[in-house]
Amino acid sequence: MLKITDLVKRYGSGDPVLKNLDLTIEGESVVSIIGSSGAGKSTLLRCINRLVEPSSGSIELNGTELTKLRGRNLRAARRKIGMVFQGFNLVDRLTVMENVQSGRLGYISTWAAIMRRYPKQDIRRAYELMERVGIAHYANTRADQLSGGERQRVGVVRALMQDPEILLADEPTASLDPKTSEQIMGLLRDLAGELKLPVLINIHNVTEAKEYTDRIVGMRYGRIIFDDKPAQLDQEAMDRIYSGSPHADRSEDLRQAS
Ligand SMILES: Nc1ncnc2c1ncn2[C@@H]1O[C@H](COP(=O)(O)OP(=O)(O)OP(=O)(O)O)[C@@H](O)[C@H]1O
Repeated sequence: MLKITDLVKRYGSGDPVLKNLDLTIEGESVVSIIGSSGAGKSTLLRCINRLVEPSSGSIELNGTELTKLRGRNLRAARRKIGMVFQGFNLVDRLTVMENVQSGRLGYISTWAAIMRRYPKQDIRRAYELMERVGIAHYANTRADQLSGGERQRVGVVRALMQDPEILLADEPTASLDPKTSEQIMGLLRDLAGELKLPVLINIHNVTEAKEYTDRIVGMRYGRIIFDDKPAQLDQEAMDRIYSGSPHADRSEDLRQAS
């Protein structure tokens, strides 16, 4: 379970871009985060894996408080958080198998990684996952020979090789054509069910969020202003999520404070 409580993030001395967020995600649910550009969606995801330092508040993953971790403990906790990126973040000149095995870095010795001496069970697991997502025949192909959809499948398998307790996806389909994009969303949804894994997806495509996720969280200027089943996301909710300006929200904050 991911439990975020009273999370605040402020970059420098500016206004907070995350304002006292509370969010709990249980079990194998697939949750999308939607909202205008600048609402704070990426910042929220990056606070969870600590690519961004939260200013205050708590983020617990299955009982481990992530915000307090340092050094080795932080690295160990990060391995439990799989991340899928918009730009795939593959090493182009490495093969699919090598990219996939980089999800095991931290689990195996640096020497074994450099020598590409992957443990047998890691190779077996990689093939299982690659078969599952349809890229096993590319195991020895360089990553830059693959299409966008295939590259994103490699990104998904690499994240799953970490044996994660949660999967975070930051606009995973934004670089893909509509059909491929739907395939990747379907895959994330199916894998969440098969692996009993919660998945949190930052996404701009509301139609895909409605079709492929169980729950939609709508953010506006650092706050969660909608959190419900896709069927509840009507026009009125969409207007609330996508209207307004940071200036209007700031005036509202000042009114509440006075
Ligand atoms: N490293 C940073 N330093 C300063 N401000 C930042 C930084 N990263 C993000 N911001 C600001 O934080 C706010 C939230 O940005 P964030 O990228 O989280 O929004 P978003 O909802 O993911 O937007 P988009 O959909 O465009 O990716 C924005 O006002 C942005 O300018």
